[in-house]
Amino acid sequence: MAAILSLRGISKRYGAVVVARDLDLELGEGEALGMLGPNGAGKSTLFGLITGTIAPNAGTIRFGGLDITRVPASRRCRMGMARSFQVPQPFGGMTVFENCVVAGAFAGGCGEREVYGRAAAVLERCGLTSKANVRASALTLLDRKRLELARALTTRPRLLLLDEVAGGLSEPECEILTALIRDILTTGLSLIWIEHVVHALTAVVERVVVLAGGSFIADGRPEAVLRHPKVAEVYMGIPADAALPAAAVP
Ligand SMILES: Nc1ncnc2c1ncn2[C@@H]1O[C@H](COP(=O)(O)OP(=O)(O)OP(=O)(O)O)[C@@H](O)[C@H]1O
Repeated sequence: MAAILSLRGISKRYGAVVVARDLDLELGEGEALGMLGPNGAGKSTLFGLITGTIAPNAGTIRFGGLDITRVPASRRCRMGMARSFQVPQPFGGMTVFENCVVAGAFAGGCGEREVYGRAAAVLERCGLTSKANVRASALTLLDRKRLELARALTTRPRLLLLDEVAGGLSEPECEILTALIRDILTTGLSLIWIEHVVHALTAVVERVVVLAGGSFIADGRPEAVLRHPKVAEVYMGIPADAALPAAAVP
């Protein structure tokens, strides 16, 4: 699998706080990767580093084979990288359709003629056609999450970065959203998805990495990663080398 994204030796610190410590990561074209990690582990910061809103202290980022370490965020988007934010921030006074048009035209660099059709097609795919003329501020949480996805998709990304899109949703809503993400992946898009709702993540991705203390402590198939002793230590405070008491072993 050819790599669409490659991080080499990426480091980032804020004063004494190290959020990325010499990170290496390779994402294959069309691969769906989940990212777990405790609060404050540096997951959102890593998205900022990948998309160019945050500059690394060291390291190299390659996208589609090109070194983009010093390429500004706006150009990275036009090169085919889009992200959603943990807290959806649509233009509340604009309609759903207008929000997508703005994303496609200004962030995605799409011409006026093409952008309307593209926005309409994305809204259809995201189940928002009937809400196209509704103001974004009037949407339910699920529809705001769908719009967050739709805005990213209207820029026509090759790599989509999702930051905790499932947070705050009920179980049936979560299922609707994961079905949508699975559908989007059939287009061949590559995905990195940060998520605390683990069952939503594992329903979609085939690989998971865990970020803690500025380093990746596990990387592999979801079921193996979730059983990894270091992951149990980070999430449940069980030391990786602890022997389970006999009574705890079924
Ligand atoms: N601009 C900044 N200045 C100083 N510290 C920052 C800055 N941005 C982030 N941090 C710190 O970096 C660490 C990582 O933050 P980040 O938001 O990337 O974590 P996260 O893994 O996404 O957390 P969560 O799961 O809670 O969203 C935190 O300790 C945070 O306080």
